[in-house]
Amino acid sequence: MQMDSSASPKSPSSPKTVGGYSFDVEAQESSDAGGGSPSVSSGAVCQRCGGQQQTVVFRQVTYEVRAGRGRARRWQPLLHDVSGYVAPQELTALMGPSGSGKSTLLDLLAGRKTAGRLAEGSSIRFNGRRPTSAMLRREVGYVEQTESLLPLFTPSEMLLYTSELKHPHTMPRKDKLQVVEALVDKLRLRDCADTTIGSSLARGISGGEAKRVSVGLTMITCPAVLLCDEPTSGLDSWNQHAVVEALRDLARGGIAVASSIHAPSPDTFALFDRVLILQRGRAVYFGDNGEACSRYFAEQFPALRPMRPWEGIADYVIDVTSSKQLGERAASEFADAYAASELCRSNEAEMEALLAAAPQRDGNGHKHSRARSLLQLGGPPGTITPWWYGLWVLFRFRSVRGYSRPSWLLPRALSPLIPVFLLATVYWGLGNNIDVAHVTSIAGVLFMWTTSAAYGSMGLMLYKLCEEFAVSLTVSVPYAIAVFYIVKLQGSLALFWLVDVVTTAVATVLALLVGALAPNQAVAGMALPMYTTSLLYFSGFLITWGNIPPYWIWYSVIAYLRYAWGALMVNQFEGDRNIPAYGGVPVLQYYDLEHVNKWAWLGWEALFFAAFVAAAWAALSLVRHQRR
Ligand SMILES: Nc1ncnc2c1ncn2[C@@H]1O[C@H](COP(=O)(O)OP(=O)(O)OP(=O)(O)O)[C@@H](O)[C@H]1O
Repeated sequence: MQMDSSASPKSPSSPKTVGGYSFDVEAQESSDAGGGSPSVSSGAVCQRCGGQQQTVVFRQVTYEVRAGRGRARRWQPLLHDVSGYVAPQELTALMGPSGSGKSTLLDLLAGRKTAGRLAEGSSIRFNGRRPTSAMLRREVGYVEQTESLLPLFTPSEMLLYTSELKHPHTMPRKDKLQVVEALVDKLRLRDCADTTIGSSLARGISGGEAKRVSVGLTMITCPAVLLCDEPTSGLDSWNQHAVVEALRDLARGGIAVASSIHAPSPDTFALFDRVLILQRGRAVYFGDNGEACSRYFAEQFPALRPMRPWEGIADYVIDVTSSKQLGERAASEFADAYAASELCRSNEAEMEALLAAAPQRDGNGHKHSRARSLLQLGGPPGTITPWWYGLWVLFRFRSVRGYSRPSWLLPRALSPLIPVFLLATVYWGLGNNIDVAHVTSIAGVLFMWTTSAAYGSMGLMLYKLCEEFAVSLTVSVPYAIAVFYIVKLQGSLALFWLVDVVTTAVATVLALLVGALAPNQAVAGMALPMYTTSLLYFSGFLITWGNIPPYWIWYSVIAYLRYAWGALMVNQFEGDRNIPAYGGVPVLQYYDLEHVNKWAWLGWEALFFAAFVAAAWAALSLVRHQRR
């Protein structure tokens, strides 16, 4: 295996610089021309963004999780003594049968593991340094098996949207656009750049194109290390090739790329520079791809069946090392043989050299120039844009997209018609009929008005809450006017409308809070209606204040619907309209609302909104449900 720790990366003759990013076409072309195994360079500068390249060296990685129950519970290793490296300018394949530990290793390198432990002696180093979580956020891009693209967007829009969110808001828009344009070219997405991404229900770009868009989203911030978990799964061989080709091009630009892959075609497999083969959590081969790989197996295991003429190296190696082919062989035979091999020793020596050559200073004598250059962008990607700018981007891209689609807008705009229709037809003209017999009906109208707002946001996806609220706010005006005048309600129309707006806002943020706190969708789907239904009992209408048991009074005090409905009741029945009812007791006294200031109660409800916003903010920042 070739290793030249002093060599510089393939130097571009004239890299094209775009908003701080440069894309090196020549390096890619020279490597396409068959320059052999790429050299490993330490301390070199990434040709794309001018940041420092990263070499990831992992040695004797043993990772264990708790398995079993009760007394049988013990630590079970998922990876055992796995060593290797991912070097800049190289594309490394992670291969092995299903369950061999490929995703586990990628997760460990990316710092995404939340469960289990690394055994003593395991080490993962980025340019010789133990990675911190901030460094991993900055330096590592991770492409998941399943992509989460927005179906109404085109690849260009998706990339620009991400660019807007992940770059500092002070970066000029034309630079962000140029970054996107350069990625579109680099990932060969030009032909589909303006085609809708689509979904399983509405056909859009191809699966391979979608994968390349996902890679592009990760590359927006120019990470030095790109890790991909089976980016070609579910793709035909043509699309598989296109995705791996794109990864190889990114690697040639200076990025260290590792990708797990299943059964690539020979042509596609040939794009990889280096291969790590895992079997049952142990390495059975780490070395150059191609001839070197097949030669290793032929020399180490002469008794193995020969490669068939139609077989690619990848298929052959996985076939002969996978457990079903082992027959009487011990499952660990390949791993033991590799651990004792000359190849393993030479890899160890290479890793030692890589760690020794790890750059502490860049060419200008500055420590960790990449870290610094990214900090100049405003900090780690998660916090790079202020919240108000993020919200603005969200509205600019997603809301405008949704609002212009009748299939998105109409159900949202028309769904409040149902409660409005019910209220209007059941209580037509009742509101100005100040009659004892109608007091409960009118109190019921007002109760229905608040509860329909409280339930309105229940089924919403979290990321859509903001744009949904904007629609609710707009459509609530005509609906509030319609109900107010058709039912002939009394008091202030403004208060009647504002109660609806604030209740919708509180319910929306509440949905966000419950979504952030609930460990999964099922719990959220149960908790939210249960909580809102419980509020109905304690808001003063179904059980009057005097009948609430003393030990539940506190719950009534914090039931936000109580303030909404109370304000509407006072609006309706204050002054002359506070007629004697229910055994001669005036309406507002009966409901314990006689001293209530309706605007103050609206204010209290608004305070609930502020409190829920703060709680949702904290929950979204602090609560992590992902377990890997
Ligand atoms: N948290 C965990 N607890 C227990 N077992 C786990 C855990 N995570 C992974 N495993 C097990 O570890 C093994 C390796 O899993 P991993 O997902 O890394 O395999 P893989 O090689 O990526 O498989 P595939 O190719 O099917 O995606 C599997 O047997 C899996 O069931």
